[in-house]
Amino acid sequence: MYGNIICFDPCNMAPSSFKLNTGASIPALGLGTWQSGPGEVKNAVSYALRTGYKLIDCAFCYGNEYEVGEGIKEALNLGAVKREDFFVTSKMWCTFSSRVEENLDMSLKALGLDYIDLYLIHWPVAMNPHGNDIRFPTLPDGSRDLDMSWSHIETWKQMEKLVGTGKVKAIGVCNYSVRYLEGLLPQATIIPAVNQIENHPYLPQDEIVSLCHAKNIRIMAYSPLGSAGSPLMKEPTVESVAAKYRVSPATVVFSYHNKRGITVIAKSVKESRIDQNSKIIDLDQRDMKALENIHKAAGIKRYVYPAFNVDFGFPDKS
Ligand SMILES: NC(=O)C1=CN([C@@H]2O[C@H](COP(=O)(O)OP(=O)(O)OC[C@H]3O[C@@H](n4cnc5c(N)ncnc54)[C@H](OP(=O)(O)O)[C@@H]3O)[C@@H](O)[C@H]2O)C=CC1
Ligand SMILES: O=C[C@H](O)[C@@H](O)[C@@H](O)[C@H](O)C(=O)O
Repeated sequence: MYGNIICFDPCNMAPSSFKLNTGASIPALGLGTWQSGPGEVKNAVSYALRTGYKLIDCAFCYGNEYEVGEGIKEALNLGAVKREDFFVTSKMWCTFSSRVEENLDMSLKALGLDYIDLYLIHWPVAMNPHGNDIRFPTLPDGSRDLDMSWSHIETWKQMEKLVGTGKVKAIGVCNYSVRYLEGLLPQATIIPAVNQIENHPYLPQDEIVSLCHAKNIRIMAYSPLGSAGSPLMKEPTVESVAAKYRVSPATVVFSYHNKRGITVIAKSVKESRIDQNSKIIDLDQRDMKALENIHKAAGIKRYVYPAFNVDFGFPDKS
């Protein structure tokens, strides 16, 4: 039901990786880097890799890939890890929708890598490539300067061309609703390996999750703690399951995703939290049911919805 699970830690029945439709493995848990500030993110990445994290999630738009790359370099130079033993994700930003390979090359250079394991379309909308800012061009009224004449399908065609270059191992999308994915799939030669979306007990998004599982597209859950301020850490059901297992609420949330066959990425720049966030346990069906019911009482909550002023087709926003 939740796709192929391929790797188990013998002391813990929770899988530590999942299979992609390319045949490669993706780690079940990773470190996010959005809003990880200068002077913090190098150590966060290096520390995470040195302490066993196998996945780092990056993006051109985060403006910190050079420092993320310094963290990767530090862990490699210390001999703590080998490049082939960890997985790096980066994302093509909207101002580069018509210049995908150029944006990939910028990320590779900043990160100091010669390939990325998974390259994603960040949002399925184009912004003016010649606007007043390289990342967030605006119109005189302050709204985002979009290029609505450019289709995300054209962007995907450029993504497909990257696969033969050796610079990416797999390609995928982010923030695709059922409507957008159903628009893309009939036009695609390569099925996206991943759809990275906001996902947590307040926003299970079962509709798009089920479609992706049916099409063998792996879901990556972003903002699993509810993004800045981590509201899921204080959710009463999450707290009570955490107390039962004597683990952090973060572990409960990540384990909920793990049970759903979903890779999860959480951001922290604090070593103690990076440690705390590295654990996943095998939840039983009763706990899963309780976690699955949270949104029914609390209501749907989406924390990340940038001001593109575009209907991306998500039921809670359409
Ligand atoms: N494709 C996309 O459009 C998107 C992708 N992402 C990716 O997903 C990653 C994770 O999502 P993100 O939005 O950052 O939010 P998260 O849900 O990971 O929450 C991050 C926040 O929680 C805090 N935090 C982390 N661990 C703990 C803990 N154990 N206890 C208490 N607080 C904690 C962090 O603070 P501190 O650092 O101070 O510990 C930070 O404020 C991003 O960093 C990014 O890589 C995110 C959003 C959109
Ligand atoms: O990946 C994280 C988010 O999608 C982030 O990249 C966007 O929210 C961006 O800051 C924006 O304002 O459009």
